[in-house]
Amino acid sequence: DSITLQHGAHRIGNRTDAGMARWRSLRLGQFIHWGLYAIPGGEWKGKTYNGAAEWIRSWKEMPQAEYDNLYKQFNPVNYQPEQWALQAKNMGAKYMIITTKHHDGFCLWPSKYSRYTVASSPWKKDIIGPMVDAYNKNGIDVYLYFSIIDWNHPDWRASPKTPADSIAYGRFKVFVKNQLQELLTKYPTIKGFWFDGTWDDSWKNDGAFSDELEQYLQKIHPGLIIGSRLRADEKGARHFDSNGRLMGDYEQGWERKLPEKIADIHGNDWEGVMTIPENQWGYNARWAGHIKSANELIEMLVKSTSLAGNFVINFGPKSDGTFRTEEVQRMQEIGQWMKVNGAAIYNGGYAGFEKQDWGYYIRKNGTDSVFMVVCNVPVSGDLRVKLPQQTTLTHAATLENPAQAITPEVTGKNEYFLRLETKNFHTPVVILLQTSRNTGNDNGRF
Ligand SMILES: C[C@@H]1N[C@@H](c2cn(-c3ccccc3)nn2)[C@H](O)[C@@H]1O
Repeated sequence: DSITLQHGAHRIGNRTDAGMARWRSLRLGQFIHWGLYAIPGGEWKGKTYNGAAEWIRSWKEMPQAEYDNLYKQFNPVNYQPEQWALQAKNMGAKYMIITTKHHDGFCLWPSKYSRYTVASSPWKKDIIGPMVDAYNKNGIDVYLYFSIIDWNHPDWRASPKTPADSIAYGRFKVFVKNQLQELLTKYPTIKGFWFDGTWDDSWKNDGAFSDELEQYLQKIHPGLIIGSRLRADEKGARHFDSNGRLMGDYEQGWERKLPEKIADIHGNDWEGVMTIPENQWGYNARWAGHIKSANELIEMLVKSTSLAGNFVINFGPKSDGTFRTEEVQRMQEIGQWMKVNGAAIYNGGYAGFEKQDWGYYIRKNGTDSVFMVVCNVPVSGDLRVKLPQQTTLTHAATLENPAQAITPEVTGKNEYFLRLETKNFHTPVVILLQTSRNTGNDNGRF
């Protein structure tokens, strides 16, 4: 039995409005982490920072005053938002999330509530506006990343200790509200906010404020899509309130990790965000460790779609406004795959079929079309398909061009083997299954 909460979830179950249905259909997003941290790029005075590049200000080898003065060097002379947007479109991304302000507090838009913005840099001009326009022009929705943590703001507190702290933090909350209102006013076409930096006591212990803030933002811009990382309830619970109910429009906890099986998502909309290296969001000159291949990222996208979630791949542009080669390569390779197989991703969702070793099923939402995305071709070449009761297979073909029709072999009740002509694939191959749910003659007829 649940307890009474003033600032817990105000809705049970997923949003059913058109805006959320659109979000749910997009499936592939591009995350961009860009800011002053791209200038050091994970290194400082010949030393390499082992943490995430966008956290370099917190490194003991980085004098904070020196970091805070990097804004005097921000001048991305090669920044071309139209190029960025075209590149994202060619990758097949349908939405983009841009860091307006990361934990360091530097604003990529000329905020009137702070001097720590692009307006004070050699670049002077607004970065965000041209980016929103370029992406929207290319049919890509834009979401604004906003960090509540603001290491630069004198009134920010991780956990207020004294009455003076609480007064300062009270001023900070007004500042946050003003900046968010400003962002909604300046960029009215954005579809939502992607909040971060909400794990500190100051935020966790003020569920009322996060609730009021969300309602304030929804009043200005009805339909805004905001994930579960914003809110805390009055008991300090985050993402899920003290009754276990999701607070927010989708579960926003999948950062550098993905759910394994459908039970892990508890029927909630969700989104996974992923770095190409192990853990670097902002530009890091020296990528170390494992760098994910396009195939790995494609499989994560397919897995996310098969579990009814969105998948967002992160990129960290350099301080001059260009992208590193490896990131350009990933966007191109993923785009080539999406050009042929995007139909299996966009509007894709959970198929409800028993998972097989060769890969993932994805159901085109609301239809009897089910895609098989084959990531592991069995040595036998036999792709086992087991359909639920009352479901028969009426047709199968690959998504290649020209499509390769497949004649399944019936191996049992609602069970088939599908075979591909060749076994040497270098990217996941997609087969479209037309199924029909029938009543009665369940003879596994093909
Ligand atoms: C989306 C990602 N979230 C930010 C982050 C994650 N974390 C973090 C903080 C505590 C534990 C684990 C992760 N700190 N900052 C990263 O800097 C990036 O912006």
